[in-house]
Amino acid sequence: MPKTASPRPRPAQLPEPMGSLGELLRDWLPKQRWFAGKDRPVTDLGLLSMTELFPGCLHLLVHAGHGTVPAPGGAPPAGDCYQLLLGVREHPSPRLGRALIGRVGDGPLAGLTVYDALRDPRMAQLLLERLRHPGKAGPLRFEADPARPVPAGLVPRLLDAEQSNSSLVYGDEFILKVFRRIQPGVNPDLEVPGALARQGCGRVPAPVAWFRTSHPCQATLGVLQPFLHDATDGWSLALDALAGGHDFTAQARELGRATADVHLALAAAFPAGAGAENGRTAAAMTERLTAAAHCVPALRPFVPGLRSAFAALSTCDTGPPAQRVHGDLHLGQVLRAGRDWFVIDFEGEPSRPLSERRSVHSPVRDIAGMLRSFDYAARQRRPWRPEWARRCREAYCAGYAARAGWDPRKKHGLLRAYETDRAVYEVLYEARHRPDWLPVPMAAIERLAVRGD
Ligand SMILES: Nc1ncnc2c1ncn2[C@@H]1O[C@H](COP(=O)(O)OP(=O)(O)O)[C@@H](O)[C@H]1O
Ligand SMILES: O=P(O)(O)O[C@H]1O[C@H](CO)[C@@H](O[C@H]2O[C@H](CO)[C@@H](O)[C@H](O)[C@H]2O)[C@H](O)[C@H]1O
Repeated sequence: MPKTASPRPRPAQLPEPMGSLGELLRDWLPKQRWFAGKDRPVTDLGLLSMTELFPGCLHLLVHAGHGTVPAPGGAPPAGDCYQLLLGVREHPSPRLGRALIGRVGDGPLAGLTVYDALRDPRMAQLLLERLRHPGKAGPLRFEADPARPVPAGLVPRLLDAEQSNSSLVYGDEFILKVFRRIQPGVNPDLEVPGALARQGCGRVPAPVAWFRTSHPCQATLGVLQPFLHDATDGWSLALDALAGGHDFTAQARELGRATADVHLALAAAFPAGAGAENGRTAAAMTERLTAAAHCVPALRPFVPGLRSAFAALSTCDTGPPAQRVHGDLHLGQVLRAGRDWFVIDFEGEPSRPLSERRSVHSPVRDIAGMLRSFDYAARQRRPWRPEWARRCREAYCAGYAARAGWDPRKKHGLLRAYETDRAVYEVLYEARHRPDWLPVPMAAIERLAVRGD
């Protein structure tokens, strides 16, 4: 990047206008898989921080606003903060392909071409170098576990998975998750695997390096961890089993055991907190339902039936004690290597506030997430295979019970409420990210609202 065009980091409390770069990004952002605001137009885009990470690569935090009315006190309109790594070049190259964002017309980058730096192997290599050498770059801080050195020269590739973030695999040895939607605070996907590793839990890959920012708030930006190169995720395995007409109950049973192992390790690694009693949990679930129905009209006819699942929760026994949980457990979050299941992605449900994701919950929440996932898998093929999902469900709960010492199947009211809450979350998630998938959780909504099983 020419010296004259080098933008200075600009501290800003409020998002700053971004000129034509903002226009380009406003067009580009909603097309990204990880962009969470697809159901609402981006009304304004502002710069929160910009740091030159290394020559030709800018690190940006931007605010994507989704409202027209500024919040009280001069705060920006409602919206989200996203992390972007932009490559900057004088001349566009046809080799940029999908990475290209466009040519900036004004401001400090006028006349330069910007692109998604994570799609450029040279930039991805430099990013790993930055992580291998702890230190600061403006408000950004790079840190590493000295006990787990990362070798130089690993060849990067960007994962093209259905993801909420972006991940780079280096030499099939490490995987770097670059968080996209940034919230203030420590991301549980760094906090939890670190704590579980210290606990000696072998079911979760431990962080080896990470980076964070202190501006405009303290926040985790990315985590590097060992890549399980010989592993296959549970979602692919389940779909293969369905396609081949194979039984999946042995794997589901083992998965239930693995879930219980992780829950036991989480309970040991984090202090127990006072969980919400069922009445308060039911009220929170009902509130989420109301908010989701506001955004997704298809949910509205089912609201009364779904509310009854939450009302019934108030009369259930308390169930297992609240503890730290995974928070977004599904078949895509578990990897099988050899005969072992590993659990990844402790970020929790990305749309919930970080404070909520880092607080204690009933472990039934994770169990419900996985049970919903068997249903998702069974609905990927026609004819739908409800029996396959039912058998997996039984086996998973049996495996869980064998290790945890209590049986989720005996907590029918709790399970129904948590499954309903999860299906409501999924409706909102699909509406925002993959509208074509909406019928999958909607089928469960219909079942849970009408039949309640
Ligand atoms: N440690 C790992 N080893 C092997 N593959 C991994 C590992 N971590 C993540 N992956 C792969 O990357 C995908 C996305 O990772 P995940 O943490 O779920 O990201 P996101 O939060 O963006 O969805 C996973 O589905 C899995 O296939
Ligand atoms: O990106 P994450 O893995 O953190 O999780 C989000 O995206 C998931 C989809 O990629 C979504 O999961 C839903 O779809 C899965 C199939 O693609 C299915 O196995 C899950 O049961 C279903 O919830 C997840 O909800 C979301 O948080």
